[in-house]
Amino acid sequence: MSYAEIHPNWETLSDDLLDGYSLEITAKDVPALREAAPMIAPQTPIAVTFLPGEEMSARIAAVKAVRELGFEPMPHVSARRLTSVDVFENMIKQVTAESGVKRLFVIAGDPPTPEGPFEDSLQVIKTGVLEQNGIKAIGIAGHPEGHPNVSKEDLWVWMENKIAEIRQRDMLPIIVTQFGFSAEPFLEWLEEMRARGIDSPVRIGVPGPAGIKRLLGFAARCGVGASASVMAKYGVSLTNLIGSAGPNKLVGTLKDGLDYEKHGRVRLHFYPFGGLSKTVEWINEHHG
Ligand SMILES: NC(=O)C1=CN([C@@H]2O[C@H](COP(=O)(O)OP(=O)(O)OC[C@H]3O[C@@H](n4cnc5c(N)ncnc54)[C@H](O)[C@@H]3O)[C@@H](O)[C@H]2O)C=CC1
Ligand SMILES: Nc1nc(=O)c2c([nH]1)NC[C@@H]1CN(c3ccc(C(=O)N[C@@H](CCC(=O)O)C(=O)O)cc3)CN21
Repeated sequence: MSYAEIHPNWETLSDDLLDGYSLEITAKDVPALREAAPMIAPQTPIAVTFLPGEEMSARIAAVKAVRELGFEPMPHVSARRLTSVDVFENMIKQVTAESGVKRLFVIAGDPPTPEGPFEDSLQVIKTGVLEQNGIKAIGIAGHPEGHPNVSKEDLWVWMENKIAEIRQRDMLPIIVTQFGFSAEPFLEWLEEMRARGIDSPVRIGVPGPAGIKRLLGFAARCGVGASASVMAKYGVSLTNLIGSAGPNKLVGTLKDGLDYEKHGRVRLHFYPFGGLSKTVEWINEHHG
């Protein structure tokens, strides 16, 4: 199995950073996805979040809808939110059998105390359940701005250990980062990653166009830097929170700063924050 087989765009170096983008939806976004589907390229990878307050059946139905609409589903699994091994196994069995899921994104998740047997992503990967059910690629989190509970050095070690475990199980690792508003931390982090010899493909997390208050709310909730100077560069003044903002400047700066030799294989992952149609319209407007 090669990256080319799971996504044709990884192996070809493209001038267009928007080529081969991926999206993220929540279980509640299925009606929005149906509406936006004609505007989205077939086979686009679409992640389905694993948030509190969602029923497992709703997540699984969303995964099915992604497949039926002609896209590549990438369900999230939040290790710390899994209440039992059975819940996890049943989910994986169902999404692979019903929706031909080949990729999964495994994340620790925000609960300070695990709600079940899994404390971190590595434990989920180590169960063997993923490859046994035909999963071919595993997404893991990238933290370009660090993590409130884990040191920078530990984050690299965790990343290296997860990648080694995924490869040992004959699956392909893909790194999907937390969203950010500032290009520089992404570029520096990518450079450090490649200097450490981590060559896995990376998806940089980019916010879709959304209301400014909403963006700041998500930033606060997810521990993402949104200082006045960062937001000014993004195109937002904190003295006027009315209106919305898109990632025009961020994507422009990333495009100018990215260098294949230095940063390796990079694509974008869009977080629409409830505004799927707006995000896809923005992508189509800016896609060369
Ligand atoms: N849902 C999403 O899209 C995203 C979520 N995140 C956050 O990133 C965090 C780290 O996830 P991974 O990189 O998958 O970690 P991981 O599963 O590789 O774990 C790395 C280390 O961090 C510790 N850890 C992880 N989450 C913790 C928490 N909430 N509280 C205390 N210790 C924690 C683990 O016990 C382990 O020692 C998650 O907690 C998640 O909330 C980050 C990016 C995107
Ligand atoms: N640390 C961390 N935790 C997360 O949960 C998280 C991140 N980072 N990074 C980004 C993703 C994206 N996330 C989300 C979460 C909620 C919606 C959302 O659309 N929520 C709806 C419904 C809320 C509800 O009714 O429960 C909303 O209208 O806000 C979207 C993306 C959560 N994510």
